[in-house]
Amino acid sequence: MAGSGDKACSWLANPRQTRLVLEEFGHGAKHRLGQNFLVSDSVIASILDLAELGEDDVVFEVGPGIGTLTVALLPLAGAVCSVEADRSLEPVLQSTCARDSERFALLMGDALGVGEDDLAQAVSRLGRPLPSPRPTKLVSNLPYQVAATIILRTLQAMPHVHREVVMVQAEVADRIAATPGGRDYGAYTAKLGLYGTVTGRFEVGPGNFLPPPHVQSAVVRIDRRPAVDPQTGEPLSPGQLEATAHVIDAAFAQRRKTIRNSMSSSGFDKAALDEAFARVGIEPTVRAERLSTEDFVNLARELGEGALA
Ligand SMILES: C[S@@+](CC[C@H](N)C(=O)[O-])C[C@H]1O[C@@H](n2cnc3c(N)ncnc32)[C@H](O)[C@@H]1O
Repeated sequence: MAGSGDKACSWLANPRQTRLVLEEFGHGAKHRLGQNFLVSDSVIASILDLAELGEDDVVFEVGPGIGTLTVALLPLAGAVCSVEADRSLEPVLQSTCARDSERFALLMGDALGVGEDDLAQAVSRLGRPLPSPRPTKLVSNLPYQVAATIILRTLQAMPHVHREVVMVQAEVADRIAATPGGRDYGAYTAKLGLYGTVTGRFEVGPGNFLPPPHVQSAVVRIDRRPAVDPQTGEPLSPGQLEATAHVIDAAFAQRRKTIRNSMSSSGFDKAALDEAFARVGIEPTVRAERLSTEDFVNLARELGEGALA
């Protein structure tokens, strides 16, 4: 098991070292940036177990903080490209992660503004012998404010990322893992289902962070499993993915309404909808929360051009 045995995965993952580093650099945790630093080495060991990193992996890490998870990722991956929004953490990261600088690329800025090309360029500059400088895995203790967006956007915009192992607020984990008809199921879950599936999860209590957050957390693993058209078995094209996402948004736009009413309020033609519902066997009176990602793929296909109202 990765991280088991006597040796710590991360020398920073304990309250004493974290306090020492924060004091040395005069850094106070910033609540607005979700700065709750991990102080549990066993949590890091479990994250590494789920990530299953190898020398060919390029890890995309959002929000390295003081480098607690980063120092554990560096020896196991070919390269780690971390994006940190808080510029005052740059000297801290240079100090804590510079020890393995051959594998460490750091970009300072908002991860929401960073694309696959930016990460690949930063990794290329390291000059490491890698099959590709493009990120293969997202492994992060995510800032909770942007966690849900980063998870979906990375799957949408970074096609080489085939696994995500991410710490999120337990509520977000519930939305990610929800199934049709469940309380937490919504447009977000249905859209995520176009790209991947949950293959692991464990819970993490507030005591594993400094300062402790007011919420429960969970680590989830999502493996890329692109949606296919159930009729042809073929993966969806970018146009089909866009059309299906549009149908999902319209179906959930007014989630207390029937799918027919919600979609027609969003501009879909009622007659075209009724034809499509009949062809794929969806009751027009059902609510969107009862339908699976596959149902939405079928519906978008049958609506064809009309799906993009
Ligand atoms: C929950 S802390 C995790 C820190 C560290 N990875 C750990 O496990 O201890 C989240 C980190 O994300 C950073 N952050 C917040 N918003 C960000 C954004 N939009 N882009 C990049 N980093 C961000 C914060 O400054 C903070 O360092």
